[in-house]
Amino acid sequence: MAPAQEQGKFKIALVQMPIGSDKEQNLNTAARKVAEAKKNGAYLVLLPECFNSPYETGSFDKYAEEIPNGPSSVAMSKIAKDNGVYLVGGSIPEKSAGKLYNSCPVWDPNGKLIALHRKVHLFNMDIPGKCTFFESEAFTPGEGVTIFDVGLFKVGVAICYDLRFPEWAALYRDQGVSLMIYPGAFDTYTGPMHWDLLLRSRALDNQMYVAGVCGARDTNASYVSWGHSLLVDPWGRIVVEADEKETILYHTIDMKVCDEIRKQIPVNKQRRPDLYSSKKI
Ligand SMILES: O=C(O)CCC(=O)C(=O)O
Repeated sequence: MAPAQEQGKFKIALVQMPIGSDKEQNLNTAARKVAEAKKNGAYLVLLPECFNSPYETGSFDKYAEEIPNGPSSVAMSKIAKDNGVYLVGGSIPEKSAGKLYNSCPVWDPNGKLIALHRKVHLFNMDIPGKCTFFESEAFTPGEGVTIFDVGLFKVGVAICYDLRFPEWAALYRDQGVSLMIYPGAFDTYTGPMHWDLLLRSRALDNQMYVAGVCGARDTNASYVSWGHSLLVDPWGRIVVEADEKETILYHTIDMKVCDEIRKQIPVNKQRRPDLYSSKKI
């Protein structure tokens, strides 16, 4: 009998870890959490956005490293291999050819780099007195979708603000993705209003599992994260959700759940792209 993951069923772990200014400590925390997730049966482990660095534009250059040769990549590759898991390395500030990117590397159970997503839609937002952040002061945007295979699942990766763009998630669905992963760091203003709504919307629009993975809240940080990592199933139901504290969430995802809704409510085959143009109105 083939292992469960080859039949389209395996356990994923969403690591909501504390993130501080000590890079080595952040990497050690990640190593400890992934080992714990493995012990609890996880086959695919997800880390949060910017898990090796404070989330602040003034720090990205200082923490940036090359992928896959920098120390954080070497550490992640070893963590994946030591535990025999797929590891989605949240994101780290990446330095490449004189530019910085907000990048998520993905490692297979042999510690090999199999995918790299560079955040495509940069988080530039100005809500006076509530939330102002200009990621483009530091980062250059990426240009493409990022997809890898785990068993029968095609898995997509995008990062945080990428979540606000339904057209972007639809491109992944059109490539056959059934699990979409968004490492994130929503703040405490937009988080309570939009985080679960956006994750649920992308899941239901595209009839796929959607995971959002954040760091634990640190009220002393310059940017205070909302936390609330969660996993939504292809029916739009939240199946596991954290509060703001450090934790690991687990769920066994099953391809049958995707197949079921796609067959029973076949919106993807019922689309009318012939009418979806403003020229037709
Ligand atoms: O869209 C938002 O409200 C927050 C986005 C964000 O925190 C990010 O892209 O890192």
